[in-house]
Amino acid sequence: MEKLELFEQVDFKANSKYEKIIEDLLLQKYSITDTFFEASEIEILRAATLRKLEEDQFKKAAIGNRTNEIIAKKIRGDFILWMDEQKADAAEKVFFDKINNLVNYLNSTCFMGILHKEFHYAVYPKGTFYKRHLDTFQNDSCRKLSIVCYLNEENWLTSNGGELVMYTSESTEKTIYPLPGRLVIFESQLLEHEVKEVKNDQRLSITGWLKTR
Ligand SMILES: O=C(O)CCC(=O)C(=O)O
Ligand SMILES: [Fe+2]
Repeated sequence: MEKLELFEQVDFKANSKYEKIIEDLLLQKYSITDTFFEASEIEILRAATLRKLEEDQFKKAAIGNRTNEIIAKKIRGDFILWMDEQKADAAEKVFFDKINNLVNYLNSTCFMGILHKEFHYAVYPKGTFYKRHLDTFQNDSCRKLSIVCYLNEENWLTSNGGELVMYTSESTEKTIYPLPGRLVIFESQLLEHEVKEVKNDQRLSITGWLKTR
């Protein structure tokens, strides 16, 4: 049998959406994709999230790592629910399929070495926020890339607040509105960011981390 060349890629197809993400990450440490998820996919995930919220499955988000949690409302006021890929329902399967595709692409084209991931739903009720922070402040140096996907309604108003602000350098910041279908991905160890106060309505999202070890 003939040996495979070391870097031979079988069935490799360049994906322009993923290539854009890689280029953005290299240039500016973050990337925004506006239609990563279809409106119909967001609709179903949103409905499922609201159902879980009604069933009281969410708990107050804490700071620190999973075993050493401190609830600090002055720092963050959101409620979260960790996702379990093994028990994913139909909507969550669609979510994880797309994320896994992206991860496989990153690993095979950029040798990112992503081995694990963790995702949770997040709800920010009116009046809540998440002060400026770095995601690795949560004692987790394995976090390589942070991912946020918004599950808000189609007609979400920018006046509702809840913007994600990325501090790209001492003097520049980038404001990102939490629009449905939008996927934001950024370097967990490098980019400080903040969720501004939600002024109206409640802000729904899925947040997660791609990890190296
Ligand atoms: O929801 C967002 O836009 C960002 C959330 C965040 O920074 C976090 O959960 O660490
Ligand atoms: Fe964060």
